Parts: sequence; C-alpha cells; structure tokens
Amino acid sequence: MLRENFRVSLVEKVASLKYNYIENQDSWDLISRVCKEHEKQCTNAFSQLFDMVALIINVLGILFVLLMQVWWTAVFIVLISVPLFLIALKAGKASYEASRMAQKYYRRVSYLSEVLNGREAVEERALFQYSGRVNDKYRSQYEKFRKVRFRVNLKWFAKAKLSGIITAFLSSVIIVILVFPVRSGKLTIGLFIAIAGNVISLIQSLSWQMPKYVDGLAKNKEYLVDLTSLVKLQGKAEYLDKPCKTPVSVESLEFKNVSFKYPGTDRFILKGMNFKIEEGKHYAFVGINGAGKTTITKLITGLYEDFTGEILINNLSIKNYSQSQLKSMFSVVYQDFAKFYISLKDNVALGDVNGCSNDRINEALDIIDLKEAAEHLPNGLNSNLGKINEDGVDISGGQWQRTAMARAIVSPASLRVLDEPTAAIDPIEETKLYKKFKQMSQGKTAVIVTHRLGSAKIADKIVVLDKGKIVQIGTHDELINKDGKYKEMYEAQSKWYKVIDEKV
Ligand SMILES: Nc1ncnc2c1ncn2[C@@H]1O[C@H](COP(=O)(O)OP(=O)(O)OP(=O)(O)O)[C@@H](O)[C@H]1O
Repeated sequence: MLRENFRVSLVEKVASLKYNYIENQDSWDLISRVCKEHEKQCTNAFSQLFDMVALIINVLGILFVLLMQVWWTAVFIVLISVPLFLIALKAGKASYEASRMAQKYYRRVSYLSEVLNGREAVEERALFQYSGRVNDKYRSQYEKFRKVRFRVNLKWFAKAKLSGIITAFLSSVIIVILVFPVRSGKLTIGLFIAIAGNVISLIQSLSWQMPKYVDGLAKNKEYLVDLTSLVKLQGKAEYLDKPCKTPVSVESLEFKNVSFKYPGTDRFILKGMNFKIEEGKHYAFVGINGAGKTTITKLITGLYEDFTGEILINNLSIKNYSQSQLKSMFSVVYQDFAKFYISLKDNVALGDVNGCSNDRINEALDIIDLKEAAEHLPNGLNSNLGKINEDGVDISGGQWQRTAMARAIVSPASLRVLDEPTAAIDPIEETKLYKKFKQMSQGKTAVIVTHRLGSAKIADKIVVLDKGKIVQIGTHDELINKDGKYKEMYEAQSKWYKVIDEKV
C-alpha cells in the first residue's frame, strides 16, 4: 500500500508544485528529504511503534510485580525513566535536525561521488585526470557532512551511555538494599532473585530499548513535520493535467511591458519587454549568454507566473488559460533537454502523450534525418537508449538532440519552441536541419533560440536581446543593413557563414 499509494501521492504532489519550488534550493532540499527512503521512514515508524507498545506492556508487567512486592523499587525506577525518556526524545529530534543540516553537504558529496564514479563524466575523467582534485573536494565536503553527523551521534551516544550507567548503578543500589530484608527474613531468597531479575530486565528496557525507540519515533515525528511542510507548499492539481486533446491554437502571443526577476532574487532579468509573435511565422531570438532568451521561453510556456506587465495569448492574458490548454499550445525542446533511457520509440512518443502512431514517429525521424540511424539500431525503433538497460545502446550527442527535436515534431501543438537544441550538431547540419524544420513547420509558429546567426537568418523575424532588453527586431536583410548589435554579431561569425551559404 505504501508503494502503491503513498509513493504515488508523493510523486503527484511534487509534480503539482509550482515550478519555482523546483528551482529553489531550500524547497528542493525539503522535497529530497521527504521523498528519500519515504517507504523506510514509514515502515520504521510502524514497527518501532509496535515494538514500543510491546515494551511498555512488558515494563508495566514488571512494574506491577515490583509494586506488589516492594513498592518503592517500582516508584524509584519510574522516576529514573522519566528524564531518560526526555533525553531520548531530544536526541531523536537533534538527530533529524542534523540530517537536515547534513543534507546540503550530502547533496554536494553525492554529486562529487557521481563525478568520480558515474558514467556521465567518464570521458572527461579519463582525459583530464581530474580525479585527484575532485577527490580532495569530495573528501572536504564529506568531512563536513561527517562532522555534523558525528557531533550528534556522539552526543546521543554519550547521553545514552550515561543514562545506562546511572540506571545500572542505581539499580545495583536497589538490589544491595534488598539484601537487608532478605537477611532479616522479611523477603524470601526466591522472591529476592525474582525481583533482582526483574530489576535487571527493567534496566535493559529503560536504559537501552526505550531510548532507542523514543529516538526513532522522534526522528519519525520530524519526518512528519517535513512531510506536512511539503504538503503545504503551493501547487495546483491541474499541473498534473494532460494537454487538451484538441489543442488550443496560438494565433498571437504578445509581451506587453513584461519585466521579470527569478523568485528570491533582486535582479531584473527581463526589463519592460514588448514584442508580438504572429501565427505561422518563425522567430529567432538571439543575444549573448545570459541575455534572457531562455527566460522568455519559460514565461511564454507559463512556467513562471510572477512577472509584471502582460503576456497575451490570442489577446487574452496567459493567466486565464488552464494548464491543459497551455500544455496543448507549446512543444518545447530545451538546450538541456532530458535524455530518457527508454526505447527510441517511447522517447519520441513522449511528444504527444495523448497518443502517437508509429507512422508519425517514423515521419518525424525521417524529417529529422534519424530514420537511417534508427534502422541500424539492434531493435530498430524499439531499441533501448542509454547504458542503463542491459541491451541499451549509446547514441551520439547529435542523435540525442535529433531525438528530442523529433518529440517536438510529433507534438500537435501549434507553437514550437526550440531553445538551442542543436548545439551538438555542426553548423552546416544545423542550418540544413532548421531549413527542413521550417519546411515541415509551414503553418506552425516557431520560436528558435540560437547562437548561430546562420540558422537565425532563415527566420521570418529576428529578435535581438541584450541585458534583458530587446535592442533590435527585423528580418536578416533589414538588420544586416543597419549598424547595431545584430550586424556586429553577424560579422564576427561571418567567416563560418560564407562556408555554410556555399554548402546549403
Ligand atoms: N533559476 C534561476 N534563478 C536565478 N537566476 C537565473 C535562473 N535561471 C537563469 N537565471 C539568470 O537569468 C539570466 C538570464 O538567463 P537565461 O538562461 O535566460 O539566458 P540566455 O540568454 O538563455 O543565456 P544562454 O545563451 O547562455 O543560454 C542569467 O543571468 C542567469 O544567471
């Protein structure tokens, strides 16, 4: 039930969160803490709770026997156990808090461990031999992580041991005192042995088992505090909705005086931006690194809502559309697109979650020049990609990019956003690809973010960005004949384009 229900609920909760929580460090830490070993956290809590109930019954039984025979020993033992109980409670809470603090170091440690051992960085590792340096960093981060944990564990250990020693000592005192009534004949030897046995059993229960369970339960309580905080994070159930089966067509998209800064930061990334995208046309957004191109695509697709000014789709504010309507309007390929280690066919089919036929997949692969390569894979379209599967095959960076673009092609959305997905494809191939993309996107609107002006050239309009502002808009011919940022950038890259112009 935990796996089927709780895990699914957690996944749905995280998927329904506002996008800015995913990019925010603190909320991401919270999400990681709650989702990590959630099943274990719950099963531990249950088993510890039951063990504790069993222990309490056991302790109460022994206390009852003691109470009947030598009442003061029972009272004495109960009085000792109260502070022990409180100490264990505090230790459990501190231990979970330490794991919260350790989380940020742990994240870095896990990342560095992946860099040192993972498959992703294997080539750079072999080429640059950086393992020694990264290892030093790993060690220093791990030391910080270990010290935080060690301090808490040490405190816990010291408290638990000290409590154990005190209880053992006081219980020995009880046993010694009981010798006197035995000597005077008030207590039989048999009863004395039984009581001494019970006192020793109580010591074990109260000084070792009880603190262990209380500590565990306190940790679990803190987990519940985190879980409650996660549940309270703002989200919308509609973020889980699929795109509408009948996509909403984007006839126009307009930015009116849009300014934006990322949540939790002070710097405006977009400053009073105005432009209009018309149906069926292709737009290229160009500009230096950090100019704000990707940020525009994030706002266009509704990932962030906290902007000032207006974003109008078909003359209606973007905020008036439901998530399923918005999702049906855009197909997006980002520069850091996801590589899914599933079959090639499923990778492409993700572009239309409402159902995608084999014919459409083949057509998309054909357009994107991936069909031949797909036919050479061991199981054709059904070949698993990536080395995570036993029969998985590695494809090249450019082929991954083409796969991601094929996803955008099978999507029925009317506006395609390509945020530099072609960086791993050489400039000549890229320009060919965009030309083909333009041909097959007739009637569709496209926003292409690129650094290669040879590719931008084929767009109907080029939007030039600089420091969060639009500095020029126009066709290639218009912009190249004016002095300005575009001409400057184009001339800097022009040596390439002579070659490209000749070849494509
Ligand atoms: N999640 C974020 N939180 C805070 N700042 C961000 C975030 N994402 C991007 N930025 C900042 O916003 C600015 C614009 O980034 P953006 O990715 O839009 O630029 P870009 O023009 O697409 O750059 P590039 O050509 O390098 O891809 C950058 O200065 C970046 O540091």
